[in-house]
This record gives sequence, C-alpha cells and structure tokens, in this order.
Amino acid sequence: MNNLTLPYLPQMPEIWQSTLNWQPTAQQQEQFQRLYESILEGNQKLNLTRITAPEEFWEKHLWDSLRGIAPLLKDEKLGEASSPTCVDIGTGAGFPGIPVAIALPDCTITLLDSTRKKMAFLEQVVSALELNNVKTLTGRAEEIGQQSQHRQQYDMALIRAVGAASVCAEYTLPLLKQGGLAIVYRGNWTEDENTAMENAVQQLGGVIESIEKFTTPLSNSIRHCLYLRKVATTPVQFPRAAGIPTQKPL
Ligand SMILES: C[S@@+](CC[C@H](N)C(=O)[O-])C[C@H]1O[C@@H](n2cnc3c(N)ncnc32)[C@H](O)[C@@H]1O
Repeated sequence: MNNLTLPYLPQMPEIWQSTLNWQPTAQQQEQFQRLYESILEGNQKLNLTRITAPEEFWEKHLWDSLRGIAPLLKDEKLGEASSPTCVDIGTGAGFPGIPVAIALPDCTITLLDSTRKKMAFLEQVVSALELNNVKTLTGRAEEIGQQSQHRQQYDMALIRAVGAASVCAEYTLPLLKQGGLAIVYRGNWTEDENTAMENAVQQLGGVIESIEKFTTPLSNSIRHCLYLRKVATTPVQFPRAAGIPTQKPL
C-alpha cells in the first residue's frame, strides 16, 4: 500500500539536525516506519489516532514526541543517571513514549494507560519493533502514583494530551525520584496558566525549571514544553483518588 510509507522529504535530516541536534540511525528510521505501519493497522480496529497522513504523522507524532526530549538528546538534563527510567503517562497509541524509547535505547520506558485494549495493542507494537527497553502498565495514574513499586521510582515522566496542566503535574511528580524531571507537552500556554501551575507544582514538591516555546517544522503550529523538576518529597495525599485531580484541579 502506497500510503503506508513515511514521507522522506529532502529537508528532514536537516530538520532533525537543526531542531534536535540529532538524527535517527538507519535502524531507528526503520523502527519509526514500522511504528507508523503498526498504528495504521491498529487504527482499523481501535480508535488510536486521527493523525494518519504521512507528513502529519511525522511532524505531530514523531518529531513532536522527540522535541520534548531535545535537551536530553543533547544530554543536558538527565544528570547522573546512566540508565534512566522513564514513565509515559496516558500514552494512548504510544506517544511520546515509543519514539522516545527508539531515540534513547539506554532509557527504560514504562508506557502507562488506563485503557487495557490500548495497552494490549502496544504490547504487540513493542514486540514488532523489537524494543527491549519498554514495559507496559495498565492502570490509572492516580492509583499507580500511590503504589510503592512506582512512587518515587522514575528519573523522568512524560505526559502529552492527558488533561489540564495541574492534573499533569499531579500525575507526574509523585512518580519521580527527587531530582527527577517531568516533561509536560502543551499546545498554547499563557501567563494565567503559569501562575496556577506554579502553585500546583509547588504543592507537589516541584518547581517549573523552564518553559520552551517552539513551532513545529512543517505546519508552523505553536507548542510549549514545561520542564518540572522535583525538588522535595511529594506529600502523601497526592495524587488524590481517581477522578479527583480532574474534578478539583489544584
Ligand atoms: C488524548 S489521549 C493522549 C495519548 C498520547 N499521550 C498522545 O499524546 O497521543 C489521552 C490518554 O490518556 C489516558 N488517560 C487519561 N486519564 C488517565 C489516567 N488518570 N491514568 C492513566 N491514563 C489516563 C487515556 O486512556 C488516553 O489514552
């Protein structure tokens, strides 16, 4: 099928290089291609994503997933951890977690989602892509964040398109070790949101370390990434019971 091939535009190596200071190897390129094919196939049975056109998939799923970890591709923010552990909360069809697992093979990534069917699909994808640095976990972030085998166990937490920013903070920060980094992927971001977020993050033992604004390279859409650093232990009451973070955001 023609439409199963990821686009190869002549400018893509230059885009990877100029925006991320990184380029995929032939093997990583091949894994991106197999990921794209698996998602298109999975979409026939499960409602995984509406982003299926090749260039849009490249930009909004692959490039966007990796833009959030650009500082790590340049090896600036993970600090001491040599085999870091990472959790992708509300991973859905595997974003940003799977592209990140492909790009950072030394990082162990746990894909977490509350939808069992999506996790069953992702298990097949992980095996088809021969990714041996990925684990899957079915559950709600509010419950997983209270379990001792997960709470304070991760060096990094990723979250994209899961809810309001303070909800993302409440889902990510409890799972991080002290010193760990949460990366919250957002579209637009305003000063008002900033004030509310600072307050939420502080209650959870974190600080907003930086906020990056950028435009996507093909459609010039605006995006933001918030980098939250965990600087203190998260109080035991967080995350609150399932549903409360969304009903009563901090
Ligand atoms: C809009 S999708 C985003 C998927 C992916 N992160 C992306 O950016 O393409 C939101 C996902 O978050 C999951 N989700 C929502 N609330 C959750 C929670 N409290 N715990 C775990 N997963 C959750 C949903 O099941 C869904 O798959």
